[in-house]
Amino acid sequence: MKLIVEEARKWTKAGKVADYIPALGLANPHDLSIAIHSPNGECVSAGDIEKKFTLQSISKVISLALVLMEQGKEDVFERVGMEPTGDPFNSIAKLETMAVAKPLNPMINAGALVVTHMIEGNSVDERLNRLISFIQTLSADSEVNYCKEVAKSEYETAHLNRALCYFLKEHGVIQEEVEPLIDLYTKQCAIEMNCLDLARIGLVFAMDGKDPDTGKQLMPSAVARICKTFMVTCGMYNASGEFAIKIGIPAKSGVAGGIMGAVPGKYGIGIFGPALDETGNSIAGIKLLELLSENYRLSMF
Ligand SMILES: NC(=O)CC[C@H](N)C(=O)O
Repeated sequence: MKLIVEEARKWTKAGKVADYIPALGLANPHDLSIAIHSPNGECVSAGDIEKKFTLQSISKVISLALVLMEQGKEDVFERVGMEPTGDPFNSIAKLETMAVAKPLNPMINAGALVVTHMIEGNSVDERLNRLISFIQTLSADSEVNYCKEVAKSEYETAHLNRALCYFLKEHGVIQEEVEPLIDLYTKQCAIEMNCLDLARIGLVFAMDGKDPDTGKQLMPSAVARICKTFMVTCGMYNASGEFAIKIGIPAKSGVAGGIMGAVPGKYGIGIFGPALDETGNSIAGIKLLELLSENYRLSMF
């Protein structure tokens, strides 16, 4: 595994750390780490595995799972669609041209903002805490929390996400005030962990929602299935098609450089490599997955 990480690390030079959220610009572009968690408790890891990173868009899969569990799929899919867009994650274009202003899927920002809007609770703190405690259960790490610095940095600069919210509010897709929603969304995106925790969460999805240690169902298998399907069709933004062909693993990436993979029935994968390619995916992380998928025949197709 060490050798594969060092091979893939060469690609970090060709990528760039995201800096549209200023605090993310401080990351070291040459970091790269991976953890692969198996159902029998075995975990293989290599690289800078202790480094923490914020989930960013990876949190969208987990908030979706929570909201599907709490509100059911009818309510969720009344407000957000199931189709990939082929557009960048923060694009507003399709929202305006669609007959109904319903975001096409929950993995783009517009759709994720609708899902976050649906997290229940009386205050931002209460809603955030419910999501964090769900994530603590999935990762089996009670220390998981959000990074205040990254949350603040995104909150201060999230003008495009505010624009998406105002558009959605105008069309009645969301009802709450925009500022608390942006507050909750930016804190959700700033939830941080290392690649070991992320691999553990990936494994729960891979195991159809079962806790790999206790066998307890942490989310219904139907919810895990919906999430994994979105990971295949839109998990890697507008590079999801190419990723499915080359790698063939349900995966979700975030602009901090994380990738969560769920190889159905087999492994959970957590990767961190903050240098990104032009679609916003970890450039060396994708290389790493390409090498692994080829070597160990991980593609599900
Ligand atoms: N692609 C991402 O990871 C985007 C998440 C980020 N918090 C944003 O809304 O811009």
